[in-house]
Amino acid sequence: MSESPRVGIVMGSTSDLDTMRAAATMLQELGVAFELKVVSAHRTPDLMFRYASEAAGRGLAVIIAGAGGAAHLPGMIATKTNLPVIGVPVQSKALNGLDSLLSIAQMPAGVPVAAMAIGGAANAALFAARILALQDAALAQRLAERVAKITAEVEAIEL
Ligand SMILES: Nc1c(C(=O)O)ncn1[C@@H]1O[C@H](COP(=O)(O)O)[C@@H](O)[C@H]1O
Repeated sequence: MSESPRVGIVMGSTSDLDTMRAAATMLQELGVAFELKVVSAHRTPDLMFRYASEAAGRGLAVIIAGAGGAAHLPGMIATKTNLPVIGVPVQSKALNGLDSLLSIAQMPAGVPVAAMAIGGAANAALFAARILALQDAALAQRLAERVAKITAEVEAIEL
């Protein structure tokens, strides 16, 4: 996208991409400019620190962070920026993502992260869009139209 990104989508590993792609697809559908990067609190702590510290200054408004297992990435990003951070627990092999979910949800008081469901990348994008829509009437309209379309589709079901 040529427009400067408003949402940063980051993930701990390229192995998270299958899950996190849903966030990118949703933001694309909604016409929200985003960027997609691999950043890890464990493997690239200096990059993580820099990414989070510089995010607001670069014009990002929301960060979506996906990680699996000991999913410290969303919480650690939230320590270095005051932007809203939305965490996506990526399903892990050993514990099916329960480890990821609890690592993201159980933040200490004072450092908030909005925890989505396991694999909830699309909802993370919708949540980010709702935050942006507070100051973007056209986006609010697109979100409302999306909801109206889904409602009409469900109401039209005849069994
Ligand atoms: N949880 C984290 C962090 C982090 O929290 O900083 N960095 C990588 N990872 C996770 O390790 C899992 C396995 O990664 P590999 O597939 O690369 O071994 C991934 O789900 C990733 O999010």
